[in-house]
Amino acid sequence: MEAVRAAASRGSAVPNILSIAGSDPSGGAGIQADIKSISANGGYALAVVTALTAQNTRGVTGVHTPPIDFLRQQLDAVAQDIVLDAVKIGMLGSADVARCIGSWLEQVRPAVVVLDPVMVATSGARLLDDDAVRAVLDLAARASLVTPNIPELAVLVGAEPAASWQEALHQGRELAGRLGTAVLVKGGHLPVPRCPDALILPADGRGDFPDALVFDGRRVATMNTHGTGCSLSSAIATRRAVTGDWGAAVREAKAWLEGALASSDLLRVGQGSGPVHHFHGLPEARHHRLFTDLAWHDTADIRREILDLPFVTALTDGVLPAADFVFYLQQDALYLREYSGILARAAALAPTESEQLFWLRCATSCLETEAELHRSWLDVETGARSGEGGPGPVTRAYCDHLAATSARGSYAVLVAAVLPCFWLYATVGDYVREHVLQEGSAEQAAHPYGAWIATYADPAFAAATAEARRIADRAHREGSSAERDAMLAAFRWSAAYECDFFDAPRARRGHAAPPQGADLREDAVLP
Ligand SMILES: Nc1ncnc2c1ncn2[C@@H]1O[C@H](COP(=O)(O)OP(=O)(O)OP(=O)(O)O)[C@@H](O)[C@H]1O
Ligand SMILES: Cc1ncc(COP(=O)(O)O)c(N)n1
Repeated sequence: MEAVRAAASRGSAVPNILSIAGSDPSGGAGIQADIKSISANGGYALAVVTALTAQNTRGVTGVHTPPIDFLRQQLDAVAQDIVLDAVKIGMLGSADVARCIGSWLEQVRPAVVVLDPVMVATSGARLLDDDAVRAVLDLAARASLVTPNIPELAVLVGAEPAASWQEALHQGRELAGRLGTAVLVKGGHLPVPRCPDALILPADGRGDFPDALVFDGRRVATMNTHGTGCSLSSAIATRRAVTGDWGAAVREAKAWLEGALASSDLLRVGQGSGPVHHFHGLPEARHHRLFTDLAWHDTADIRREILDLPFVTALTDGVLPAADFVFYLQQDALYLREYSGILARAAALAPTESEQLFWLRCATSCLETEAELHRSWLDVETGARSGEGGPGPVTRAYCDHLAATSARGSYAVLVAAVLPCFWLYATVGDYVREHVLQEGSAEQAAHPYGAWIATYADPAFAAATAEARRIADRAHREGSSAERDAMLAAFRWSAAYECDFFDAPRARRGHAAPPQGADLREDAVLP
């Protein structure tokens, strides 16, 4: 055994991670999830089965526990031959199983032991005997890290399940103190909008842990949370073996799990709480994703930049200088005239009559509705003439990008290039309306741009945006690999031009003198 320990501490490029857990034949939790999680996170997975369950995404219908001697035989077989860089322990089922693993740990003393104290499945089935909690606590005291969910944490400290994040942290500290083992408090079961986890140090500071760390995370809107605890604990064990650092291990494992949850709807597994997509990071998995998901994800930085632009902030606050607003409308009118022609080109390339008609309707509406609206705002509200001054550099560059894309002749890529004008415009509109205006409120009536902002709410425009997205997703599904890449690049370019377009009223001051006229002063807002 000494030889084994010495070899394990040397580590390797691909660490050996042993999962000791129950079998879930539906593949989402237990040993099956662990093997996928370990593999996806860069480890070599070994598996010793504690119990066999009969279960699917809807529930557990049976549990069979093989003789304890045979469990020990499996554990000895792997430990006597293979260097174990980390061990993850999941479903135990009974006190006997917990005690068997405890005595094996005592002998082998692996460098890293992560215990996920599985008690109740997501579906509600019990996966641990009532009298086994004491044995689980004894085993937990031998682990480096314990990862209970909220109900499991409560059972381990003998309290009611925490109702708040603060209460959960309190219970986590209590457990870490009692066991002398680090505890990962998981926020998944709490009714809070985010999904935080926290690494709590043992009270006596034992172990090689850094300071207590909180890892914030977004809550992914999905039913597919079967096996998240199994997958997370295996990923942490693996990343700890790779990085040698607990903080990095939890951070990396959590980010990976968030991606696996976000991609879970690409899988079609069962009718209940489905599994996460463990291999969402593989290039092949990207090809299964909707174009709109990929493009949205790829341009998150640009969207953030747009919503933080002084133009958008000032528009929202009602303090946008009139000259900036007029410049924006003038450029928009010029842009829409060219954009309409690009949409007509999309109609010419469209493979079906319905898509042809859709783009033609959009092209027409661009000229008739939007441009007319802008012309009346420019003429009536401000006295300025539409198109005055000609296109600015951003308008010119954006239109040239669209014209060049249409000239290359790929319908799919052109659809991707025209989409941000629909989608980002709608997003900015939703954001501004949400942040300033209650429909028909006194604030809207008093807001200098209230009536104009209200036009963003046009349901026909929202429907056209949804249809353009659907067309882009279909074109992406049917496109070649090169075309798919070009679609993403074209979308990103257009998104970047959208950002520049909103910023152009401010940026132009670096290029040209501001427009003259009493009602177009930089500091004036529209009446
Ligand atoms: N909807 C979600 N979106 C993002 N992260 C989530 C979501 N649900 C759970 N998580 C994360 O998944 C991990 C497991 O948390 P959870 O509290 O669900 O554990 P668990 O109940 O042990 O899992 P299991 O479902 O396997 O029993 C945590 O990192 C948690 O923050
Ligand atoms: C074999 C086995 N191990 C663990 C779980 C817990 O996972 P979940 O709470 O997501 O059902 C499970 N259902 N089955």
